Amino acid sequence: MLKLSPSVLSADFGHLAEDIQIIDQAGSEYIHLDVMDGSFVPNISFGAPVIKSVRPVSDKVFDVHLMIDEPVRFLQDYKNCGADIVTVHAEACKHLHRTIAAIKELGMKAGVALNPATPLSVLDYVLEDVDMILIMSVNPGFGGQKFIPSSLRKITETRALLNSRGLQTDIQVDGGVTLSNVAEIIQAGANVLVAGSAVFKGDKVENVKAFHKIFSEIQ
Ligand SMILES: O=C(CO)[C@H](O)[C@H](O)COP(=O)(O)O
Ligand SMILES: [Co+2]
Repeated sequence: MLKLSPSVLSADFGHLAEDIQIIDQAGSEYIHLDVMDGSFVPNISFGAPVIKSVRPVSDKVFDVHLMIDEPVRFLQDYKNCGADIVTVHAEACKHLHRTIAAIKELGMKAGVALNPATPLSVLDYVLEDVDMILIMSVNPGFGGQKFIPSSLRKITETRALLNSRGLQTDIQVDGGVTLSNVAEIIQAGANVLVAGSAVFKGDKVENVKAFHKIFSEIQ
């Protein structure tokens, strides 16, 4: 099933709760929350206290994308603030296997994100343990960037690898996803689509509806 995960990085932070309610009521399946530490990525966004404060306004899946060094140090905080899925970057973890296990021990779903230059092979020995693979289609740190074309081949290869092992793991794509390119991203094998500026710029409800219209034409 195809799922839309609007990234609140492009929301109005002064009205974050209202913006989340709007995309929830428009039918978004997930809410994507981008946590940035100013070290792993050259930007700082928000952390667990902000997520905790907006958790009561939506029952949707809170899909937390941690762009922070050594996220294993903070997993309990993300459990406590109500995260459902926690995605860590392979590049940010000294012990990726241990970090995935710790997320699952806390009762959350575990995602692993790969930067555009990171090969798929880093997932070889953890593939069976991961609930979601996040293919970054921009270099992480900022919203509103352009989709990197080589990401399409990476998505295709990720789906082929999963198929070859009999796995139906979710493939999430994040960065530069728009109404114009989402169909080919799905055709390549992605099923969880993050969109920040393409949802929050303009009419949020119409944008969510437009993504879902494309989804219904494909599935
Ligand atoms: O993880 C991210 C940036 O690091 C964001 O989720 C992503 O950039 C979404 O924004 P947009 O759809 O505007 O590219
Ligand atoms: Co993200």
